[in-house]
Amino acid sequence: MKIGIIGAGYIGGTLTRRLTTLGHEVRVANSRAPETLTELAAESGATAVWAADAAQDADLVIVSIPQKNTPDLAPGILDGRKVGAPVIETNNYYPQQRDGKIDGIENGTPESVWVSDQLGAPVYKVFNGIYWKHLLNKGVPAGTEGRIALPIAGDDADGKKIVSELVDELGFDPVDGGTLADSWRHQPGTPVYGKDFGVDDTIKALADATPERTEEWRA
Ligand SMILES: NC(=O)C1=CN([C@@H]2O[C@H](COP(=O)(O)OP(=O)(O)OC[C@H]3O[C@@H](n4cnc5c(N)ncnc54)[C@H](OP(=O)(O)O)[C@@H]3O)[C@@H](O)[C@H]2O)C=CC1
Ligand SMILES: O=C(O)[C@@H]1CCC=N1
Repeated sequence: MKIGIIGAGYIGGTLTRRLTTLGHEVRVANSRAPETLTELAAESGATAVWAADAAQDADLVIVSIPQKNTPDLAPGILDGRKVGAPVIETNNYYPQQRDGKIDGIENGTPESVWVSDQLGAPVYKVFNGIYWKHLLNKGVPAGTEGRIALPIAGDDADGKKIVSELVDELGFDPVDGGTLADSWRHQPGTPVYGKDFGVDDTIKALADATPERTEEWRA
């Protein structure tokens, strides 16, 4: 697939490396000029581009930047993707450590619904709860004992199928995390977040989640 990645840090950089290794054609961008990504491009075989060009002609786009920076992305930044190309976002709201106060989220909007509103496009929430080193190193073939499961929330069945297949290809069991409105069930502070559970425990943890945002996850 042609994959555009906006954000080239721990998660965007890891996905760039993993997806090029799997044979995908990756265009990757950060907030600066493509020359700042020369090393990542040389190492992975990805093409470094301006963020405005990352989604061009893509079969799938990934947005992986600090939550607070989402409104900085240019309007229409995803418009060049192919019709039906799903948009994954991996962001988490870290009010105390990084993002400051985002009123909509504090008032109860699920983090990914807020991101979707900023981007003006539907998104799929996945990869937000796995530590980048585990995303880099812990993928294993389907059927392997102890395979980590990753919940995927999003509204469209066709897009979710594409995202699920990619998660499987990366070495993780995809678990249906419901619609984007349900995506709070795998936000920071929920039972599944950061746990590296398998399928059964992931399904149970999603069901056990409660919507209150605890003090630790408020500004
Ligand atoms: N680290 C982890 O293990 C995990 C992180 N996450 C979440 O995923 C997201 C990314 O995390 P992580 O990779 O750790 O973050 P990093 O801080 O490592 O990287 C952030 C990346 O986003 C880029 N960026 C920032 N603003 C913009 C912008 N306006 N346009 C284009 N690119 C931009 C940065 O570019 P530049 O260098 O130019 O500033 C940088 O490449 C966060 O929301 C985080 O909470 C989710 C799961 C695990
Ligand atoms: O979203 C984050 O930045 C954190 C770091 C480890 C997992 N998630």
